[in-house]
Amino acid sequence: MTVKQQFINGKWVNSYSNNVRDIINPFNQEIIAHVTESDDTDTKAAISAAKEAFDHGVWPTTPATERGWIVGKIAALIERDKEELAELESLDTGKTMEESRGDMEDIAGVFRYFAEIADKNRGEVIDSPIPNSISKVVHEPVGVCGQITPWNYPLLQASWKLAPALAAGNTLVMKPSEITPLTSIKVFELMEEAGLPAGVANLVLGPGNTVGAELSANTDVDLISFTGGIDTGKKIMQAASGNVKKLALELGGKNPNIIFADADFDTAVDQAMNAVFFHAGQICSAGTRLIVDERIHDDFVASLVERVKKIKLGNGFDDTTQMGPLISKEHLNKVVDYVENGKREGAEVAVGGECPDAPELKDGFFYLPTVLTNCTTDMSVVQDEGFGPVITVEKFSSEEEAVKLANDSIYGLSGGIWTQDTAKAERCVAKMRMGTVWINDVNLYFPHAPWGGFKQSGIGRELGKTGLEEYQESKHVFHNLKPEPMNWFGAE
Ligand SMILES: NC(=O)c1ccc[n+]([C@@H]2O[C@H](COP(=O)([O-])OP(=O)(O)OC[C@H]3O[C@@H](n4cnc5c(N)ncnc54)[C@H](O)[C@@H]3O)[C@@H](O)[C@H]2O)c1
Ligand SMILES: C[N+](C)(C)CC=O
Repeated sequence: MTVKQQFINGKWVNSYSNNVRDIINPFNQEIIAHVTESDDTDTKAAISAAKEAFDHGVWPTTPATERGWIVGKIAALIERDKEELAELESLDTGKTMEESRGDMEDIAGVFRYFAEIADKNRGEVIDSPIPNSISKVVHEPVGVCGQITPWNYPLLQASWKLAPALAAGNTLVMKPSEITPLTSIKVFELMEEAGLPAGVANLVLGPGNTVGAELSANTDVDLISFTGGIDTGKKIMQAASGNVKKLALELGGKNPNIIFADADFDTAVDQAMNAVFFHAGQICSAGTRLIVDERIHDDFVASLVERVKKIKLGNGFDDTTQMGPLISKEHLNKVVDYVENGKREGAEVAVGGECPDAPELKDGFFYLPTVLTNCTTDMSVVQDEGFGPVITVEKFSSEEEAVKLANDSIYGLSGGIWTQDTAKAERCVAKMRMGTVWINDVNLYFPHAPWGGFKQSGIGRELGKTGLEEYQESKHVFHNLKPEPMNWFGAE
C-alpha cells in the first residue's frame, strides 16, 4: 500500500518527520490506507506557501467570474468521480453507501452553488453625503485561511469551506480529521486537475494538537474556520486571539424535536428516527431530544420502539444495511458511558442501551439504536451531545413548556417541530433559539440557505450568500473628486 501524501505548494510530498498513520475501517478495523503524518513544521511550510500565493500569486486578483469557472470545474470532477469518492467515505467512516452517495451529490452541489455566486456578490455604490465624491464598497478576499474539519462528514464539511474560500479569492491550508482524510486527499487531486495555481490550496494531514494548533495560532493565518466539538472550538478561539484572526466556528448541537399531538403521527415517528439514526447519530444536527406532547407520548414511544428494533446494522457496503458503526473504539466507549450515566440518573431504556452481540458485528464499533424514556432536562443525557444512536424522550403539556424545554440547552444549532397548526408552528419557531428550525421536517440543508448555530453551537454561518461573505472583507473606498485645502489649522 503506498503512503498517501500531503499537498504543499502544488506538490505531493511526505511529511518532514516521515511518520505514517494507519487509517482504519470502523466496520472491521482493517487498515485501508497509510497516510503521511504532518506536524507543525509541515504546517508552517503550507502556511508560507499559502501566504506567498496570496501576496504574490494571481488567484486573489483573478476575476471572480474566472474563479467561479474553476470552482465549477471542481464540481464537475466531483460528479465524474462521485462513486469512487462515496466508496472512500464509506470505508473511512463506516456510513452506508447510500448516505455517502447522497453526500457526494450535496458536495458537488455546494461547489456548483459557489461557482455560480462567485461573481454575484457585487460591491455597492453608496449615496455619499459629501458633495463631489464617490463612495463605494468593494469585496476582497480575507487572505490566508486555515480550515479544520471533523470526521463525521469529512468531505461535506470540507466542501462548505473550500468552495466559498476559493470563490472569494483566498488561499488556504486545510486540515481534515486525522482519522478520516481519504476523501479530502482525493478532492485536492481534483482541485489540482481543475487547474488551481500552486500554493492556493494546501493540505496537511495530522492531529489537532500539532497541525490544528499551529494553524489556529500562526500569525500568518488571517481566518480560521473550524467545524468540530465545543471544547476544541474554545481552544481554537483562544489560540486565534494572538493576531485577532477572523473566526468561524461550527460546533456541536443537542437538538430538540418537538412533537405536538396534532402532528401527522406516522410521518413524525418515521422522521424522528431519521433525525437520529442516520450515520449512527454522529450528526451535529441529530434530533436527539424528542419532546413529545403528553397526550400522545405513550403511543408515540411504543410505535417508535417497534420501528427502532427493526433497524438493520451492518457493513455500509451491504445494500441491506441501514446503520453502520461508530467511528472508533474511543468514541464507542464515550457513547457507552453516556448511556450508563443516563441510566444512573433515572432514564429508562425502552430499546437498545448496549452493544449488539451479533457475531458478524463483533469487529466493528457498533452500538444498538437506543431510546431512553423518563428523561428530564437536568439529566446529562439530555444536556450533553452524546453523538451516538441515542434518543432521549421528554414530555410536555403546553406550547410554552415545549419551547421552554427546547431552549433549555447551552447549544442552539437546530430544532424540529411537528404540527399541522401553522400558526402554532410559527409562534414556536419565533421563540426557538437555534440557527435552523425545521417545521414538519428534519436534518435538511442545502447550499442556498445559511447554516450555523446560536449560543455555544458556534459563530458565523456557512453556505448561502453569508457563507461567501465569511471569506470576504468589505472595503469602503471614498474618492474626493474635488480636493481642496480645509484650512482647519489656519491658512498657509
Ligand atoms: N455545526 C456543524 O455544522 C457541525 C458539523 C459536523 C460536526 N460538528 C461537530 O463536530 C464534533 C465531532 O467531530 P470531532 O470529534 O472530529 O471534533 P473534534 O473537535 O475532536 O475535532 C475536529 C477537528 O479539530 C481538530 N483538533 C483537535 N484538537 C485541536 C486543537 N487543539 N487545535 C486545533 N484543531 C484541533 C481535530 O484533529 C479535527 O480535525 C461534534 O461535536 C459535532 O457536533 C459540527
Ligand atoms: C452539518 N451536517 C448536518 C451536514 C453535518 C453535521 O454533523
